[in-house]
Amino acid sequence: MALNGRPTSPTTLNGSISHPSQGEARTDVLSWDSYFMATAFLSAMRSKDPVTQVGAVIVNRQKRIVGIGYNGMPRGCPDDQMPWGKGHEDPCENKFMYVCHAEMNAILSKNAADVENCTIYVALFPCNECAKIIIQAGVREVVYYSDKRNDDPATRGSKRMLSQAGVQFRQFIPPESQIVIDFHVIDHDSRSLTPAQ
Ligand SMILES: O=c1ccn([C@H]2C[C@H](O)[C@@H](COP(=O)(O)O)O2)c(=O)[nH]1
Ligand SMILES: [Zn+2]
Repeated sequence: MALNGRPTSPTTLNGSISHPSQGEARTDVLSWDSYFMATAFLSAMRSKDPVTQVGAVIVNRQKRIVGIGYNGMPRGCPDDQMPWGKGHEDPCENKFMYVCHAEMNAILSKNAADVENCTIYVALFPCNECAKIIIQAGVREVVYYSDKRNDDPATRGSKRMLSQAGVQFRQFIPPESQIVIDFHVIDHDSRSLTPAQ
């Protein structure tokens, strides 16, 4: 998985190769923000939307994930029988009529009593409809990665509502250029490795 971010080296999911001194705890672990944002991106990989895949993760004050979702068709509406395009003149033949947004799915999938005072991590700045749901659910903070639609009315309206409602929002700037899950490395038995040169 790669976040289209800025700086330096990839973070690789393997302790013994990148951290040869085995007597000490690793220190360069994923930050909480990277961890939750990467989880949102991983969730987005489940989306069937051919154009834009969005993931969202809701985290409570104890840093527990209490909801997760991605954009997709409503339950019981088969992906292969619903429209995924957006150029049809009949709105009922476009995906927008049907797709449930990642934020809504994350909130509705909550495994806690509520999401009051939680933080939502999202790949893309939430639209106005999602902002309404976020506000009404009591979410306190939005951490987003992409703001590429900042000129869209849906984004401008969203920011207006979130600001008025006192929901904080901040952009996630990734400290690593990539977060890589390398299954080949994971399957290596680290106990037999000598420290990397
Ligand atoms: O807040 C949002 C905004 C959009 N989405 C989803 C809805 C659609 O499936 C795509 C957007 O499709 P485009 O073709 O790129 O317009 O993203 C969301 O989940 N949350
Ligand atoms: Zn939305």
